[in-house]
Amino acid sequence: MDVRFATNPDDARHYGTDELRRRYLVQGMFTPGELRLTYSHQDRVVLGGAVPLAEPLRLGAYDPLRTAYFAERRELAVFCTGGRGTVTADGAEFDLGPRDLVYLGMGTREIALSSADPADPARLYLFSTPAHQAHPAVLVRESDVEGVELGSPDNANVRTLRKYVDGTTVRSCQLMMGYTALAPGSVWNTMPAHTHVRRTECYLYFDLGPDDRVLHLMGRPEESRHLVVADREAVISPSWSMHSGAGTANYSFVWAMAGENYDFADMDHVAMDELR
Ligand SMILES: O=C[C@H](O)[C@@H](O)CC(=O)C(=O)O
Ligand SMILES: [Zn+2]
Repeated sequence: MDVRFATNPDDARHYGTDELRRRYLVQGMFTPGELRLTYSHQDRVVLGGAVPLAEPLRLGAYDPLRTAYFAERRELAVFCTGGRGTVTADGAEFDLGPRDLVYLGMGTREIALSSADPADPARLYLFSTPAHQAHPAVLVRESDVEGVELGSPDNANVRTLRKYVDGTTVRSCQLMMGYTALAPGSVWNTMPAHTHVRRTECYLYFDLGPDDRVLHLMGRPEESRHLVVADREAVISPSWSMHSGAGTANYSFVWAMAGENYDFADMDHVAMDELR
């Protein structure tokens, strides 16, 4: 398990490219036959990828957590970014196609991840947050979720946002998660930008071509920094960091949050003349 300690904006403003990437960019999560996890001390979120081949991959016990099993004190969601797979949770099987998600509550002991076809394995994204109460497991298919249309062609930010776990239909302790897809010809996400000092948020970018990149904007709005992000790489946004970006083509991203409150709409919008 890759462990990243929390950072603060007074130090982060001095980071160069390598240090920014080492602290906030998560790469190499989707490696065939492996389950790779990153533990961030920003709101103690865990994010990771699993690409099961012929053998299922299982969540185990991890020393940074010091619990008997992964979800003993945590809740977890698994989002399928491609391929088809099955999440088995204490004997219950959840089949996931592309863009389907399963939420698993605190106390789920045995979690195994498998692919329907090892030749086209499932690329499963995992996001987990500390929990204090057990909520039931729920499978959410993309077709169950109503899309919210955002943006305009003139601003090159036409996109569809889907909230899978936000406390309305699926209840969680603090985990909120969904994904946003940019329309062809649109490249900007989350502009005008925002922060939400009450929550950490992670973006996993996917559906990028091999030569496409997203220039992800982070940092305090008045002192922005950027990360050049490739397909299936994630960015950890501490509570003080804005999170926005523009791609060399359209793309999708899974957003996931945890923190103080449980209100998707709680954002502090940044006026254009505050950005620097
Ligand atoms: O706090 C919420 C998140 O940053 C995202 O939901 C924003 C987003 O998907 C978008 O504007 O495209
Ligand atoms: Zn946000």
